Amino acid sequence: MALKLLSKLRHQNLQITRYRNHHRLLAATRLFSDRPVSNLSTTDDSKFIIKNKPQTTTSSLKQHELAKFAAISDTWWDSEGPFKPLHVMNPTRIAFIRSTLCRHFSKDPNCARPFEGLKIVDVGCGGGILSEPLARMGAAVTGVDAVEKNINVARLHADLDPETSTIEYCCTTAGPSIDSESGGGEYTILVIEHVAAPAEFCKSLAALAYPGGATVLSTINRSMKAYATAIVAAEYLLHWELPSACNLRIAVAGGGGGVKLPKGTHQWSSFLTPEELVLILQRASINVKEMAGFVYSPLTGRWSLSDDISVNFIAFGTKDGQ
Ligand SMILES: C[S@@+](CC[C@H](N)C(=O)[O-])C[C@H]1O[C@@H](n2cnc3c(N)ncnc32)[C@H](O)[C@@H]1O
Repeated sequence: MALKLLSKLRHQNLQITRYRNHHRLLAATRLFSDRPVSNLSTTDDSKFIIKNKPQTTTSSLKQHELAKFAAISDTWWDSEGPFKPLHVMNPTRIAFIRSTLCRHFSKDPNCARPFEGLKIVDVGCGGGILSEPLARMGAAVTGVDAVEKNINVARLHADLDPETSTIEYCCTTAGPSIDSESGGGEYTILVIEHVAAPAEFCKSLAALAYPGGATVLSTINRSMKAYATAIVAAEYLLHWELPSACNLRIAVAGGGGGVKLPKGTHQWSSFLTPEELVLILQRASINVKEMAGFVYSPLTGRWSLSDDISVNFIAFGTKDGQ
């Protein structure tokens, strides 16, 4: 299945990079032209205007799921708590983001602050687990989340360190509530970590992106393997608990901090196959150019990037029109 998709995507001129390890990641072949750094601006005229209330009518908002995130919002930064899988997975997804964005924007991936000059919007930022390292890498980060409690936690935590206190956090969604003063979110990169109502959600994201701008999206495959690990193992055998958007990470990581997962938490129908994600993004004028899977090794307790996209996967795309 994965092989069939790989050849299909390759046929479409997409790059599926084999990420066996970081060295290989950084040395991955570049198939697509990069956007010159000089095209980016660090001036304030591209600053986002964020309205403070989430658009509750947006179908990408799943109220019951948001309630779960709100209920455990004070545990975002407990590295042994319910969000342990995200903490453990963070270095791996950052490796993908660093590698793809540095290639795209002609940045040096080996320097301490490779994202200097880039503006990143982290949509569905939660407590800021991803926003903070992006800020430390030099990006001007705006984190948005539909749950106010998450934003409060993220703000408090970011303020503990001068390097992350620069992050702007706003309670809103990926819809029209994020506007730009300078023509539709120019200079912005969008990084998200879940897809709820994918088609509409991706359309909103694409509306924020500018031609040639980068989008990184991570989600869960609607595969039998994902079904087995997330639903059967996590819910029925191990009884782990976590909001469904995080489910696979818990299941594969083999430990979620001792919390329980009620049966029926996972929404099989909201998982996405890589083909579907590529098509949805294509319809939203975003071309997927690289894709990688996340795999967990029970031996090392670590995640790594892989060409196995059968469970968790991450995609990098650019908007048409550059
Ligand atoms: C799995 S968590 C990921 C958190 C963060 N990106 C990370 O990886 O650490 C998903 C987050 O998305 C938020 N969320 C879900 N749907 C959203 C939407 N339509 N707009 C904004 N935030 C949303 C939830 O409140 C939750 O905090």
